[in-house]
Amino acid sequence: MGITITGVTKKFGAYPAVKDINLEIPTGDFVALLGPSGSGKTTLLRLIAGLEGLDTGSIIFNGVDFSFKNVKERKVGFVFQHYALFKHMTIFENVAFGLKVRPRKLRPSRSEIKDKVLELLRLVQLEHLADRYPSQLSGGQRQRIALARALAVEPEVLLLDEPFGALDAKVRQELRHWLREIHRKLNITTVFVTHDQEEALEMADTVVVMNHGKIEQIGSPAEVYERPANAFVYSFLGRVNEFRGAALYNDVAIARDSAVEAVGYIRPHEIGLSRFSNGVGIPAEASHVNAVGSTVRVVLKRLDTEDYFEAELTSGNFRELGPFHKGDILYADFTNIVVFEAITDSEHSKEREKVTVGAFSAFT
Ligand SMILES: Nc1ncnc2c1ncn2[C@@H]1O[C@H](COP(=O)(O)OP(=O)(O)OP(=O)(O)O)[C@@H](O)[C@H]1O
Repeated sequence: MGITITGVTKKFGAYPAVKDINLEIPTGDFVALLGPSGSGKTTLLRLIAGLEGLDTGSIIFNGVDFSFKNVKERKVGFVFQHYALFKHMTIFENVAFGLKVRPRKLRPSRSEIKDKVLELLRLVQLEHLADRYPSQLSGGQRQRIALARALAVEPEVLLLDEPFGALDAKVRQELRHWLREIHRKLNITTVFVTHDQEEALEMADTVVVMNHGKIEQIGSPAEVYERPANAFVYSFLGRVNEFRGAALYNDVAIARDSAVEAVGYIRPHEIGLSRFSNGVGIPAEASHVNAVGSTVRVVLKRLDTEDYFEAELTSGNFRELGPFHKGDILYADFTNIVVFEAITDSEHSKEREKVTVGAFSAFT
C-alpha cells in the first residue's frame, strides 16, 4: 500500500505538532521518521494510523482518500514501545485475538486461525512459547509477539513507534536485523518512529528527518548522511565538531553580516592528525585519549582559539602516529569542514561549500 501525505497540519490547541507535511511513501518502503523529542514523529504516525484527526491536508492510501476515515477502516497494524499484551491470555491467544474478534462473516475458522497463529509464531521464531503468558517472556520476546499480533490481521501498512526503545542495546541490535528480515519476507509498507540516528540509518530504506513539526529532509540513509540538506540534519546525524566565528572562503567573508557568526562543522573521523606541522595543520594539545575498541577518540584543544574538538582515528592510524598522551602537541588537518549559509529564515539553511584548510584557519 502506497501512502501520499499532502499538506498535513495538526495542532494541539494553538500549538502545531506537525506543520505542512508532504511525504510520498511507495508500496513496500521501509521508512524511518527520525527526529529529536517533540519533533512531531509520533503525531505524524498517529495521523497515518487514523488515531489522530488532521486539521488540514490529506492522507491518501493507494489513491483512496483516507483523511477522515477512522482507524478501523485503515488496514494498519501497530507496535508501540510498551505494547500491552493481554496478561491473562497465552501467547497463542494474544496473537489470535485480532482474528477471533472479527465479525462472524469475516472470521476464519478455528483451524484456520490456529494455522495462521502458528505460522506467525514461526515467523517471529517463538513457536515454542505459544502456551506461555506474557509475564514469562523477556522484553525482546514480548515485542516479537507484539509484532506477530499486529501482523495477524494482515495489515497493508505496519506502524511502529519506537518498538525497541525500552530494550537493552544488544537485544535492540538483534531485533533490528530480525525486523529487516521480516520486512524482506513480507514487504509490507512500514513506517517506524525513532530518535536513534543509528537505528534509522541502519534499518530504513528512506529516512525522514523531522524537527519542530516539519520535515527537514527525505532521502536514503546515504543521502541524508552524506548530503545533509542543512545544518540541523548534519548535526543530528552523527557526532560533529562545531566552530563558530568569522570565516573566510576564497577571501570572502562567509558571515556577510559581521554580527552573524559563521558555523563550521566537521565530523571527528574527518580530522587528520599528525605529529609534525605541514604548514597548514592547526596545532592542538591532546587533552583526553580514549583508546578502547577499534576506534580511538581524542579530545584536543586548539592552541590558537582554545576551542576543544574531538578527532576519531582508527586504531591502525593511532599506532602509526605512535603513542601519544595527554599534553602532547599534534597538528590537525580540517580538510572537510562544511559551512551552511543561512537563507531567508534562520531555520533553513543550505550547504554553501566545503571550506578548504586555508579557509578554515580563518575561523577565529
Ligand atoms: N495529545 C496532545 N496534546 C497536546 N500536545 C501534544 C499532544 N500530543 C503531542 N503533543 C505535542 O506535540 C509535539 C510533538 O509531539 P510528538 O509526540 O509527536 O513528538 P515526538 O517527535 O514523537 O517526540 P518523542 O520522541 O518525545 O516521543 C510535542 O510538543 C508534544 O508536546
